[in-house]
Amino acid sequence: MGAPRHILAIDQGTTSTRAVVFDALGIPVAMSQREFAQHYPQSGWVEHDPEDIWRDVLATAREAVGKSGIGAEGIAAIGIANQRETALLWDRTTGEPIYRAVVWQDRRTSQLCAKLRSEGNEGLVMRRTGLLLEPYFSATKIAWILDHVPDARSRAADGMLAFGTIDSFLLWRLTGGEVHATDVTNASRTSLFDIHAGCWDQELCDLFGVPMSVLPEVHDNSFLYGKTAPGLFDAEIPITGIAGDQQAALFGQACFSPGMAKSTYGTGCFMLLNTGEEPVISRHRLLTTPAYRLNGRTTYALEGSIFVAGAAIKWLRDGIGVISNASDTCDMATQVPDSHNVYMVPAFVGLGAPHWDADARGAIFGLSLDTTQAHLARAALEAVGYQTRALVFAMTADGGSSPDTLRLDGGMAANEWLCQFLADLLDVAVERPVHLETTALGAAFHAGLAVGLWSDLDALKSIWAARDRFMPSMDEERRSKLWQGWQEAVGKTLTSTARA
Ligand SMILES: Nc1ncnc2c1ncn2[C@@H]1O[C@H](COP(=O)(O)OP(=O)(O)O)[C@@H](O)[C@H]1O
Ligand SMILES: O=P(O)(O)OC[C@H](O)CO
Repeated sequence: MGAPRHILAIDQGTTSTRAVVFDALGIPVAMSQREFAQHYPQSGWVEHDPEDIWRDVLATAREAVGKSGIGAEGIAAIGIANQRETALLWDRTTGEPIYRAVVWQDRRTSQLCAKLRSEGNEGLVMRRTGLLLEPYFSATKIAWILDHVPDARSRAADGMLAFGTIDSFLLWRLTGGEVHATDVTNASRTSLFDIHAGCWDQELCDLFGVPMSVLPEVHDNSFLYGKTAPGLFDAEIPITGIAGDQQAALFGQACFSPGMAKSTYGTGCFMLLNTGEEPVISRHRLLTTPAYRLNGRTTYALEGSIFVAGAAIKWLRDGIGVISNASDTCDMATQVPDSHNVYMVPAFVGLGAPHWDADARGAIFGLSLDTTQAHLARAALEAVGYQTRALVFAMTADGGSSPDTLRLDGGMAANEWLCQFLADLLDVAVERPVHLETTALGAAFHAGLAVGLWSDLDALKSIWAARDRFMPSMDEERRSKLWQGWQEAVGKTLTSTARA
């Protein structure tokens, strides 16, 4: 048997876990996926059980390898992409989490963030981390766990606890507790990492009350992190790629040149624009974030983060039973000529970029007695378009020009109606790749680069191909009218804590 030429990618997302086996042409040859439970203990709180996540990662990974028919010895390396910012702490001896994972959408620390902002700390945080001082990021979530689990602070001081984003926790478990590490893209979303110096920052750790003793080592995205512990798979597999899922999607979309952008529509929506090797500081409340670091050299991105995209569709399905399947929304949106002036502002967990209003909550405007389920479904999809348009405006203002093409991916990108609406509303060409598992592919690319399956970015570029291209066909008058209605609706949901 020759050298192994497949990569196993794990994409641990907010609502589901996928494992995909890719061949050397970047073609997915086997896949397994599982949805897992979301816990909402209070309004604005979102938690995951880390044991659910670990169980699903192992099950999907084993299943995908099994389905591929090549066996663990045919896997050259593992790459991990993960929901970012979600924070957990575990005991270094037992490997057991001390509390559920506090999810990126969770807003329980919004008051603490408001207090830290009122004390004038946001400038420091923005300069060092490229982020705003927001409950979205990990630092205040870590502090909350340390403050609310009995003895956690003293155990952390004694070096007994480890913090990790989901990648780090999975790496710990996959290596049998041998490796406590993360990559630069995940580290950069904690609010504790200096994105210019490329290291944890003592001053920020002091500000947020996070002891440095709990933090993992930070490495390039493409790096030999460790090997799977004996017994997990039929062979020991090196883990050589890690990236936060949104950065992984940018990489999987082969957006390697400045000016290239992608937008991923999963639970939330995250648009990233490659800005090259110099970090661009936003003047419009976008985030500055490392896109990838290879051989010690960082490429940066501007990011617009929207907290609710597919989550609104999930709410229509699981929360109020308006639809049976997420994909129903495509036909429903087509059944009606417009949303009948219904606007849904899906601020279920506050609003992200560019408003950053952690206290806003969702609202539906324009309901009348002849509003139908189809109008609600259409309004939920349209809300994704409006929120994306706000990001494009902010990026254009920051970068000087809007991207002429936007590459789409994520679960919602399967929705044809949404793709066309995005092209119409943004007035840009929208492309969908041949394989929509772009996040997993990005993780696979990182892992494959480290083991020499692919030589360089040019080799990866030649793998990417568009399957569909949606061209704008809406007239400007209609576009402006729709946009005006949205702005009025958003204006009514913003609270006094929104950033003007
Ligand atoms: N055809 C579709 N139309 C609209 N929304 C969809 C469709 N398919 C999936 N979704 C939504 O996309 C989300 C799942 O996408 P995924 O990329 O798996 O998310 P995540 O990685 O955040 O778990 C769910 O919120 C689901 O409601
Ligand atoms: O799991 P997703 O695809 O919703 O992505 C979540 C993001 O990483 C949160 O920042």
